Amino acid sequence: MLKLSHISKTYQTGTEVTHALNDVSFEIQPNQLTVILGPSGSGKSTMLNILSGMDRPTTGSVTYDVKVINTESDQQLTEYRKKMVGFVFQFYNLISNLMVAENVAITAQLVSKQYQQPINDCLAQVGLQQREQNFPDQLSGGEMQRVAIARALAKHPRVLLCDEPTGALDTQTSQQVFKLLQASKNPQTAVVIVTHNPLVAQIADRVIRIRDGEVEKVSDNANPLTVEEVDWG
Ligand SMILES: Nc1ncnc2c1ncn2[C@@H]1O[C@H](COP(=O)(O)OP(=O)(O)OP(=O)(O)O)[C@@H](O)[C@H]1O
Repeated sequence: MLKLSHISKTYQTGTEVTHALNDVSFEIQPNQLTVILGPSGSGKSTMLNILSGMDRPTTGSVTYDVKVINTESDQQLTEYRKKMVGFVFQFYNLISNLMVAENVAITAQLVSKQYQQPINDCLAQVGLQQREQNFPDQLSGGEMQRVAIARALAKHPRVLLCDEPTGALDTQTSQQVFKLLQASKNPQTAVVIVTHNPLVAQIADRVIRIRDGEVEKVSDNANPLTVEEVDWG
């Protein structure tokens, strides 16, 4: 569904050149939870930016279904990002002066009506239908992240990209978030979690380990654990 082929990414700042990614290839499939695992500085954010169409690789190709997207125009890449990709960020990125329901509605409006999910359904999916009229600062961190997940799901994304989604949460709250994300994969939607926490790999269908900008290993897990089955330490 989403395929990176021989991706390299080089940043140049003045005379300094950084090879953030080097010949990276892997595929992301719908109905799967993929975990991209790597230490700080290994190139995870660079990879997410390329997967989401926010940035382009220096060399290599990104294919969505059968279409190479990294050579598309800026406008087409924006359409891909708006219509196909849902985001969940470490620090939630909710709009503080909009109510919960409004935060979710804003994303739904990015896609045509046929793909818009009812706001109430999205909030029910994350167990927050009673909080639709609250503002973000009236919620806990875990609740804010659940709103962020509802917001991402409101446009029925084909790829749900989650960048350290529990990085600001305690262990118990993190488990709730991982449960929701594991439940969000479906035949149309691939879920991707980027993290440095190796424990998360146990709930993944596919794990992509990266180090120093290179794919160290891709492993498939026929029987991923449920969140309850993992020993979170
Ligand atoms: N815009 C940029 N300009 C120059 N160098 C960059 C830029 N973005 C990232 N880098 C460099 O590319 C390398 C990979 O960075 P990246 O942010 O992708 O890693 P990461 O695994 O996401 O790290 P972290 O977990 O700390 O966020 C690092 O050496 C970083 O300094």
